[in-house]
Amino acid sequence: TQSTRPQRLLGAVKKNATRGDPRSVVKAIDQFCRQKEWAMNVGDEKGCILDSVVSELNPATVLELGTYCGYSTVRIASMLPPHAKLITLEFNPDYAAVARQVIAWAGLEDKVQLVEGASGDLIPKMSEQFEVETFDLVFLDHWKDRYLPDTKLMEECGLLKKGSVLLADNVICPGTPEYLEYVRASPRYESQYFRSHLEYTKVEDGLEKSVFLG
Ligand SMILES: O=C(NCCCCc1cc2ccncc2s1)c1cc(-c2ccc(F)cc2)cc(O)c1O
Ligand SMILES: [Mg+2]
Repeated sequence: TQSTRPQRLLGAVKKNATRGDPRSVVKAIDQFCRQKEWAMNVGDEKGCILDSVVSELNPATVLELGTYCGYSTVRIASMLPPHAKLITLEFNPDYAAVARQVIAWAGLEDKVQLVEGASGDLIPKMSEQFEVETFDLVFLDHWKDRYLPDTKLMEECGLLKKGSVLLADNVICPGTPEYLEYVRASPRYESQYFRSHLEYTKVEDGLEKSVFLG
């Protein structure tokens, strides 16, 4: 049977990256996506912005919505302090299966908990099922029309505290207009747009960083 793009991406990681070396995994994926096949990873340009937000925040608890092949999972987890935890949600079981292997290849399985399911179902169960009170950082990279409802859900479930940071991918392309309008207009958030490009292209895209003010 034909392989899928995520499976081919995983093959490139196993072929070109060193086990236990997260930076080589990130490099191998970026090379595959530039030279062989485009894939919807946050990519190297926006990835540098993601890195700077993570290193500045030094989060102890991170929630990622949308794992895909685990590229941003590896980028974030490789920068976390020793006892920090990253929970990442993926809806598509085929993506999840590839992501688990990419995360393992990077040697980061102890820092990452990949949970399969829909964000709308899992977010209300976070505190009880995953023993987490609040998240210091949330990286939104899943269905673009779920960014706003899931943000409201996280507020309602008490998963955000004063200082929690929401970092949203693709706010221009494919675009998340309702989410942008909400976080930019709400007195409960301090928002900042980081202009960049859609991964591996010259198309404009960017990340929106929104600090929850409590
Ligand atoms: O759809 C994108 N990303 C979400 C995939 C949906 C996966 C989900 C995960 C999950 C977890 C929990 N609950 C529900 C869900 S749904 C996406 C698309 C493009 C793009 C841009 C230009 C194009 F021409 C074509 C694609 C670029 C990107 O960076 C993306 O992130
Ligand atoms: Mg994205």
